[in-house]
Amino acid sequence: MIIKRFDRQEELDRYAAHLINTIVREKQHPVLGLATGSTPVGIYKAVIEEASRTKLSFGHVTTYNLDEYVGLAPDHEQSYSRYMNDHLFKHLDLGKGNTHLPDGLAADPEAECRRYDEMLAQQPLDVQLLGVGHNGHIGFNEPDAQLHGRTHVVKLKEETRKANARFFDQAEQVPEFAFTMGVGSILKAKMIILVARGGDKAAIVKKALQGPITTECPASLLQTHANVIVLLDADAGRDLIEDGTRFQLVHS
Ligand SMILES: N[C@@H]1[C@@H](O)[C@H](O)[C@@H](COP(=O)(O)O)O[C@@H]1O
Repeated sequence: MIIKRFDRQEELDRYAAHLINTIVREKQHPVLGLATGSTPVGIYKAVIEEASRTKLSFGHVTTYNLDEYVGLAPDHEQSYSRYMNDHLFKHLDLGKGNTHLPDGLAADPEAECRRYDEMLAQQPLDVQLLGVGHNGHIGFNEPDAQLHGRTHVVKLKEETRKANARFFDQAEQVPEFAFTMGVGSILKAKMIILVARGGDKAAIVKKALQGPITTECPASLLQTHANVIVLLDADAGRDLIEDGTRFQLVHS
Protein backbone atom coordinates (compact mmCIF):
# COMPACT_ATOMS: atom_id res chain seq x y z
CA MET A 1 0.00 0.00 0.00
CA ILE A 2 1.33 3.41 -0.92
CA ILE A 3 -0.01 6.42 0.94
CA LYS A 4 0.58 9.90 -0.41
CA ARG A 5 -0.28 13.01 1.53
CA PHE A 6 -0.77 16.28 -0.33
CA ASP A 7 -0.65 19.84 0.98
CA ARG A 8 -2.73 21.14 -1.90
CA GLN A 9 -6.06 19.70 -3.09
CA GLU A 10 -5.28 20.52 -6.72
CA GLU A 11 -2.10 18.45 -6.57
CA LEU A 12 -4.04 15.49 -5.22
CA ASP A 13 -6.64 15.96 -7.96
CA ARG A 14 -4.04 16.12 -10.71
CA TYR A 15 -2.15 13.12 -9.34
CA ALA A 16 -5.29 10.94 -9.20
CA ALA A 17 -6.43 12.14 -12.62
CA HIS A 18 -3.07 11.26 -14.12
CA LEU A 19 -3.23 7.72 -12.70
CA ILE A 20 -6.66 7.25 -14.29
CA ASN A 21 -5.76 8.87 -17.60
CA THR A 22 -2.60 6.78 -17.87
CA ILE A 23 -4.73 3.63 -17.73
CA VAL A 24 -7.00 5.13 -20.40
CA ARG A 25 -3.96 5.95 -22.56
CA GLU A 26 -2.22 2.60 -22.17
CA LYS A 27 -4.99 0.01 -22.18
CA GLN A 28 -6.78 -1.20 -25.26
CA HIS A 29 -10.09 -1.65 -23.43
CA PRO A 30 -9.81 0.24 -20.15
CA VAL A 31 -12.47 -0.44 -17.53
CA LEU A 32 -12.80 2.23 -14.84
CA GLY A 33 -14.62 1.79 -11.53
CA LEU A 34 -15.95 5.19 -10.47
CA ALA A 35 -17.27 6.76 -7.30
CA THR A 36 -19.52 9.66 -6.31
CA GLY A 37 -19.70 11.94 -3.27
CA SER A 38 -17.84 15.19 -2.75
CA THR A 39 -14.38 13.56 -2.68
CA PRO A 40 -13.95 12.81 -6.42
CA VAL A 41 -15.38 16.09 -7.79
CA GLY A 42 -11.97 17.78 -8.19
CA ILE A 43 -10.46 14.60 -9.58
CA TYR A 44 -13.07 14.43 -12.34
CA LYS A 45 -12.38 18.07 -13.19
CA ALA A 46 -8.68 17.26 -13.47
CA VAL A 47 -9.41 14.16 -15.60
CA ILE A 48 -11.38 16.33 -18.04
CA GLU A 49 -8.71 19.05 -18.04
CA GLU A 50 -5.85 16.60 -18.69
CA ALA A 51 -7.84 14.73 -21.34
CA SER A 52 -8.57 17.96 -23.18
CA ARG A 53 -4.98 19.25 -22.87
CA THR A 54 -3.46 15.97 -24.08
CA LYS A 55 -6.23 15.21 -26.59
CA LEU A 56 -6.97 11.91 -24.87
CA SER A 57 -10.02 10.09 -26.19
CA PHE A 58 -12.31 8.13 -23.86
CA GLY A 59 -14.07 6.51 -26.84
CA HIS A 60 -12.71 3.06 -25.92
CA VAL A 61 -13.41 3.33 -22.18
CA THR A 62 -16.03 1.43 -20.18
CA THR A 63 -17.07 2.63 -16.72
CA TYR A 64 -18.89 1.03 -13.79
CA ASN A 65 -20.06 3.02 -10.81
CA LEU A 66 -20.03 1.69 -7.30
CA ASP A 67 -23.57 2.47 -6.32
CA GLU A 68 -26.94 4.12 -6.91
CA TYR A 69 -29.90 5.05 -4.75
CA VAL A 70 -32.93 2.79 -5.02
CA GLY A 71 -35.98 4.70 -6.25
CA LEU A 72 -34.25 7.60 -7.99
CA ALA A 73 -34.55 7.95 -11.77
CA PRO A 74 -31.30 8.42 -13.71
CA ASP A 75 -32.13 12.07 -14.36
CA HIS A 76 -33.15 12.79 -10.74
CA GLU A 77 -30.99 15.65 -9.45
CA GLN A 78 -29.56 13.59 -6.59
CA SER A 79 -29.11 10.34 -8.45
CA TYR A 80 -25.56 9.15 -8.94
CA SER A 81 -26.32 8.75 -12.61
CA ARG A 82 -27.02 12.48 -12.86
CA TYR A 83 -23.94 13.27 -10.76
CA MET A 84 -21.70 11.25 -13.10
CA ASN A 85 -23.19 12.85 -16.15
CA ASP A 86 -22.79 16.37 -14.77
CA HIS A 87 -19.31 15.94 -13.32
CA LEU A 88 -17.68 13.66 -15.88
CA PHE A 89 -19.50 11.83 -18.63
CA LYS A 90 -20.93 14.76 -20.59
CA HIS A 91 -17.48 16.38 -20.76
CA LEU A 92 -15.77 13.36 -22.37
CA ASP A 93 -16.21 11.52 -25.68
CA LEU A 94 -17.39 8.30 -23.99
CA GLY A 95 -19.18 5.87 -26.29
CA LYS A 96 -22.93 5.51 -25.90
CA GLY A 97 -23.80 2.57 -23.65
CA ASN A 98 -20.28 2.33 -22.21
CA THR A 99 -21.10 3.87 -18.84
CA HIS A 100 -22.87 1.73 -16.26
CA LEU A 101 -24.63 2.32 -12.96
CA PRO A 102 -27.21 0.13 -11.27
CA ASP A 103 -30.70 1.20 -12.38
CA GLY A 104 -32.31 2.88 -9.37
CA LEU A 105 -35.75 2.21 -10.83
CA ALA A 106 -35.23 -1.48 -11.62
CA ALA A 107 -38.53 -3.32 -11.10
CA ASP A 108 -36.70 -6.45 -9.97
CA PRO A 109 -33.77 -5.35 -7.77
CA GLU A 110 -32.34 -8.86 -7.44
CA ALA A 111 -32.27 -9.31 -11.21
CA GLU A 112 -30.63 -5.90 -11.49
CA CYS A 113 -27.87 -6.99 -9.08
CA ARG A 114 -27.30 -10.14 -11.13
CA ARG A 115 -27.20 -8.14 -14.37
CA TYR A 116 -24.60 -5.79 -12.88
CA ASP A 117 -22.44 -8.66 -11.59
CA GLU A 118 -22.58 -10.48 -14.92
CA MET A 119 -21.29 -7.39 -16.71
CA LEU A 120 -18.59 -6.86 -14.10
CA ALA A 121 -17.49 -10.48 -14.45
CA GLN A 122 -16.97 -9.95 -18.17
CA GLN A 123 -15.17 -6.65 -17.79
CA PRO A 124 -12.81 -6.73 -14.81
CA LEU A 125 -11.99 -3.32 -13.40
CA ASP A 126 -8.55 -1.94 -14.20
CA VAL A 127 -8.95 0.59 -11.45
CA GLN A 128 -11.52 1.39 -8.77
CA LEU A 129 -11.69 4.93 -7.40
CA LEU A 130 -13.00 5.03 -3.82
CA GLY A 131 -13.99 7.55 -1.19
CA VAL A 132 -14.72 6.48 2.36
CA GLY A 133 -17.69 7.18 4.63
CA HIS A 134 -17.19 8.37 8.20
CA ASN A 135 -18.13 4.90 9.44
CA GLY A 136 -15.69 3.20 7.05
CA HIS A 137 -18.18 2.32 4.32
CA ILE A 138 -16.90 1.89 0.78
CA GLY A 139 -19.44 2.22 -1.98
CA PHE A 140 -22.48 1.67 0.23
CA ASN A 141 -21.02 -1.38 1.98
CA GLU A 142 -21.93 -0.46 5.53
CA PRO A 143 -20.16 -1.83 8.63
CA ASP A 144 -21.68 -5.15 9.65
CA ALA A 145 -20.86 -8.54 11.13
CA GLN A 146 -20.78 -9.87 7.57
CA LEU A 147 -20.18 -8.18 4.23
CA HIS A 148 -21.49 -9.04 0.77
CA GLY A 149 -19.11 -9.98 -2.00
CA ARG A 150 -21.43 -9.09 -4.83
CA THR A 151 -23.80 -6.36 -5.89
CA HIS A 152 -26.74 -6.12 -3.53
CA VAL A 153 -29.34 -3.77 -2.09
CA VAL A 154 -28.39 -2.29 1.24
CA LYS A 155 -30.43 -0.46 3.88
CA LEU A 156 -28.46 2.71 4.56
CA LYS A 157 -27.40 3.47 8.12
CA GLU A 158 -28.96 6.58 9.62
CA GLU A 159 -25.48 8.16 9.92
CA THR A 160 -24.93 7.65 6.19
CA ARG A 161 -28.31 9.14 5.31
CA LYS A 162 -27.51 12.09 7.56
CA ALA A 163 -24.08 12.60 5.97
CA ASN A 164 -25.63 12.56 2.50
CA ALA A 165 -28.59 14.78 3.46
CA ARG A 166 -26.51 17.83 2.49
CA PHE A 167 -27.11 16.99 -1.16
CA PHE A 168 -30.91 16.90 -0.75
CA ASP A 169 -33.43 19.68 0.02
CA GLN A 170 -34.71 17.77 3.03
CA ALA A 171 -33.11 15.00 5.08
CA GLU A 172 -36.19 12.75 4.67
CA GLN A 173 -35.66 12.77 0.91
CA VAL A 174 -32.47 10.70 1.20
CA PRO A 175 -33.48 7.23 0.01
CA GLU A 176 -33.43 4.44 2.57
CA PHE A 177 -31.96 1.83 0.25
CA ALA A 178 -29.20 1.74 -2.32
CA PHE A 179 -27.61 -0.66 -4.77
CA THR A 180 -23.94 -1.17 -4.18
CA MET A 181 -21.19 -3.21 -5.70
CA GLY A 182 -20.01 -5.75 -3.12
CA VAL A 183 -16.68 -5.69 -1.36
CA GLY A 184 -15.60 -8.74 -3.38
CA SER A 185 -16.08 -6.87 -6.66
CA ILE A 186 -14.22 -3.84 -5.31
CA LEU A 187 -11.29 -5.97 -4.17
CA LYS A 188 -11.11 -7.67 -7.57
CA ALA A 189 -10.08 -4.37 -9.22
CA LYS A 190 -6.47 -4.55 -10.41
CA MET A 191 -5.72 -1.25 -8.72
CA ILE A 192 -7.59 0.73 -6.07
CA ILE A 193 -7.27 4.47 -5.52
CA LEU A 194 -8.68 5.45 -2.12
CA VAL A 195 -9.10 9.18 -1.56
CA ALA A 196 -9.99 11.06 1.63
CA ARG A 197 -10.01 14.74 2.45
CA GLY A 198 -10.60 16.77 5.58
CA GLY A 199 -10.04 16.41 9.32
CA ASP A 200 -13.46 14.79 9.75
CA LYS A 201 -12.04 11.74 7.91
CA ALA A 202 -8.78 11.54 9.91
CA ALA A 203 -10.05 9.04 12.48
CA ILE A 204 -11.62 6.66 9.98
CA VAL A 205 -8.55 6.86 7.71
CA LYS A 206 -6.36 5.80 10.63
CA LYS A 207 -8.77 3.03 11.62
CA ALA A 208 -9.08 1.75 8.04
CA LEU A 209 -5.37 1.78 7.22
CA GLN A 210 -3.71 1.09 10.56
CA GLY A 211 -6.44 -0.61 12.58
CA PRO A 212 -7.51 -4.26 12.55
CA ILE A 213 -8.99 -5.73 9.38
CA THR A 214 -12.66 -6.11 10.22
CA THR A 215 -16.04 -6.11 8.50
CA GLU A 216 -17.04 -3.47 11.07
CA CYS A 217 -14.82 -1.13 9.06
CA PRO A 218 -15.24 -2.19 5.42
CA ALA A 219 -12.43 0.11 4.23
CA SER A 220 -9.99 -1.87 6.42
CA LEU A 221 -10.35 -4.77 3.97
CA LEU A 222 -8.33 -2.70 1.53
CA GLN A 223 -5.30 -3.68 3.62
CA THR A 224 -5.58 -7.12 2.01
CA HIS A 225 -5.26 -5.80 -1.56
CA ALA A 226 -1.88 -5.84 -3.27
CA ASN A 227 -2.20 -2.65 -5.27
CA VAL A 228 -3.80 0.18 -3.30
CA ILE A 229 -2.74 3.78 -3.53
CA VAL A 230 -4.18 6.10 -0.91
CA LEU A 231 -4.31 9.83 -1.61
CA LEU A 232 -4.96 12.08 1.37
CA ASP A 233 -4.91 15.74 2.10
CA ALA A 234 -2.87 16.84 5.10
CA ASP A 235 -5.92 16.86 7.43
CA ALA A 236 -7.26 13.43 6.51
CA GLY A 237 -3.78 11.96 6.99
CA ARG A 238 -2.89 13.73 10.21
CA ASP A 239 -3.44 10.77 12.58
CA LEU A 240 -1.47 8.19 10.61
CA ILE A 241 1.65 6.91 12.24
CA GLU A 242 4.56 6.05 9.99
CA ASP A 243 5.44 2.51 10.94
CA GLY A 244 7.86 1.97 8.08
CA THR A 245 6.59 -1.53 7.33
CA ARG A 246 2.95 -1.63 6.35
CA PHE A 247 3.03 1.34 4.04
CA GLN A 248 5.12 3.95 2.46
CA LEU A 249 4.08 7.49 3.33
CA VAL A 250 5.04 10.01 0.71
CA HIS A 251 4.56 13.70 1.36
CA SER A 252 4.04 15.95 -1.68
N1 LIG B 1 -21.82 6.09 -1.46
C1 LIG B 1 -20.95 7.16 -1.24
C2 LIG B 1 -19.54 6.67 -1.17
O1 LIG B 1 -19.19 6.07 -2.41
C3 LIG B 1 -18.64 7.83 -0.81
O2 LIG B 1 -17.29 7.46 -0.92
C4 LIG B 1 -18.88 8.23 0.62
C5 LIG B 1 -18.12 9.47 1.05
O3 LIG B 1 -18.70 10.62 0.54
P1 LIG B 1 -17.96 12.02 0.46
O4 LIG B 1 -16.92 11.88 -0.60
O5 LIG B 1 -19.02 12.99 0.05
O6 LIG B 1 -17.39 12.28 1.80
O7 LIG B 1 -20.25 8.34 0.90
C6 LIG B 1 -21.28 8.08 -0.04
O8 LIG B 1 -22.30 7.61 0.73
